[in-house]
Amino acid sequence: MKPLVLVMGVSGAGKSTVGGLLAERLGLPFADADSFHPPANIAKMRRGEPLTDADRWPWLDAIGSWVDARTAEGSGGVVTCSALRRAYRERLRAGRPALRLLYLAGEPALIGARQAARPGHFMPASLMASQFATLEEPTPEEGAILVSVAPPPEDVVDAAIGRLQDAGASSSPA
Ligand SMILES: Nc1ncnc2c1ncn2[C@@H]1O[C@H](COP(=O)(O)OP(=O)(O)OP(=O)(O)O)[C@@H](O)[C@H]1O
Ligand SMILES: O=C(O)[C@H](O)[C@@H](O)[C@H](O)[C@H](O)CO
Repeated sequence: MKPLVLVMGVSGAGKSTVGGLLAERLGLPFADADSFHPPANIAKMRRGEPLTDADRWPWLDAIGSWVDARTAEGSGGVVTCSALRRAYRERLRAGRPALRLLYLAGEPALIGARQAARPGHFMPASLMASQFATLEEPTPEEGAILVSVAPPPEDVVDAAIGRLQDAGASSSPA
């Protein structure tokens, strides 16, 4: 079965960069969470206002529908989503047991600097404090694969592919 991967982490963690490269390397369809936001959410973030749970639920469900479509066609896929809170991850994973979680982890100073230096994105640097305040890092029982985003993107992708292969091997029937 082709892998289905949800790439999560705060704004600026590298979800689009690493997720896109990962999809390319594995030959899988790719979707970026930003493309599922309704215009009202984008406008809100642009104004520097954090999204609420109510803003996020329909967005999470749209991402889940993308996963369902890829599951139905058996294509596998890579999709990004900040998925900051455990409840969001539970919503995304409910009824989707094949969806694996890849958590892009990094220090606030490193990710904040990258996020602030990124040109032409609607997400203001002023929202980074709320991103980290909202983040509930995946706990061990969530079974997420954690990779550090400190190395260059290609190296992060190498690490992710290695870990996904290990996880696949250990969960396949004996
Ligand atoms: N491993 C890395 N090393 C150096 N720079 C990186 C790395 N990963 C991403 N970047 C850079 O950091 C910035 C943020 O990356 P990216 O846009 O992929 O983050 P994101 O998690 O998708 O953010 P958002 O959720 O706000 O869309 C970009 O300018 C990107 O080029
Ligand atoms: O969950 C959230 O707080 C937000 O949706 C953000 O994380 C953005 O979607 C995005 O990552 C910025 O580009």
